[in-house]
Amino acid sequence: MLKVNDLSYFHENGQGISEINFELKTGDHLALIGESGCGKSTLIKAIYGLFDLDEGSIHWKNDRVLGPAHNLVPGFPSFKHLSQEFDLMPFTTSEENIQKYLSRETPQENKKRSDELVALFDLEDVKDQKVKTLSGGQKQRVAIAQVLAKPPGVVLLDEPFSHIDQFLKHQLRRRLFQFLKKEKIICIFATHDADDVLPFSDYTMVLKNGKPLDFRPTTEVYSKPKNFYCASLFGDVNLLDPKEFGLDSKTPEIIIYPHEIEIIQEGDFQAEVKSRYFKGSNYLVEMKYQSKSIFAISEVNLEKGSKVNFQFSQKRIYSRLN
Ligand SMILES: Nc1ncnc2c1ncn2[C@@H]1O[C@H](COP(=O)(O)OP(=O)(O)OP(=O)(O)O)[C@@H](O)[C@H]1O
Repeated sequence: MLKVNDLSYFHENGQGISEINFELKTGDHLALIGESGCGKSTLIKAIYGLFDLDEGSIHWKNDRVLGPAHNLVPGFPSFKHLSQEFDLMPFTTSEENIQKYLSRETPQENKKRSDELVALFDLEDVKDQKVKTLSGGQKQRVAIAQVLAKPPGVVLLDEPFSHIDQFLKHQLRRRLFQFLKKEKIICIFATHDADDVLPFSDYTMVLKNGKPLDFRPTTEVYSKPKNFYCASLFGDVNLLDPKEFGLDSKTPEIIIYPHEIEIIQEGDFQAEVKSRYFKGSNYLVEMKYQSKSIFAISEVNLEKGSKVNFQFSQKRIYSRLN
């Protein structure tokens, strides 16, 4: 069990994180999301034990995670940290880097483990290549393999796919999170991509100005967002006055995702198509309703300037009306 109690840490310039509380069980995945500079990397580094906390504590099983004032080697030994800089040894091969944290007493076992990770992260072609000659995406994959080679209790991944192209990313991400579940490793990862968060995290923490705005199961953070900022981290979103649309809601404003608005032949409200954005399987449509912009999803490419009708999918937004 990982327990973070009332953690605060401030850099010398006064920027930092505070009021951080959460617990994770073996194998849980937590996504940290929030605008740039909200404190995701600072929190990841603090949990890893790179800072002497101003307040609060971090406990892993029966141990307390302490900062550099208490340790010669930075970082808590049962944890691994993938930083945005990767921290690889440039003049040794990918394979040697992956084996860095493995015990040297069992070379066959080490080889078996690194072969498994080389295959998992598609590194066969570059395993004998020196790290300094690899591309950014290849280095990032070696760095992920390295932090997982000797299974940590907790792995802290700071934007783990930031250098990896779309072509590989989807498959790699599925493989990584399946592997972490199989090995029952707690994973805390910082990301800007909703596609990392929704399918792969059990819990989500939303940070703003160094403070948590939300920490709940990811399904709840998404389906009952605390506010517009939290919902916006998942993509385009509408903030509407429910009374204006005849919705019986206790809140003065309601958050509605574009896919919760149905564009139909005969509908309650009429709007004009302002813009549409091709998304592959559908279009994001920006409609003008009275003086407001409203975003909806359309299966077909609606003509700019055309009049459309829309209504709300009451079933989908029901949980937010109360
Ligand atoms: N070593 C440092 N010294 C002083 N200020 C710092 C340091 N590291 C981060 N900060 C500041 O702390 C705040 C949080 O930074 P942090 O890197 O944790 O944000 P982040 O959410 O990870 O951002 P991004 O998504 O851009 O990576 C920012 O205002 C940043 O400028």
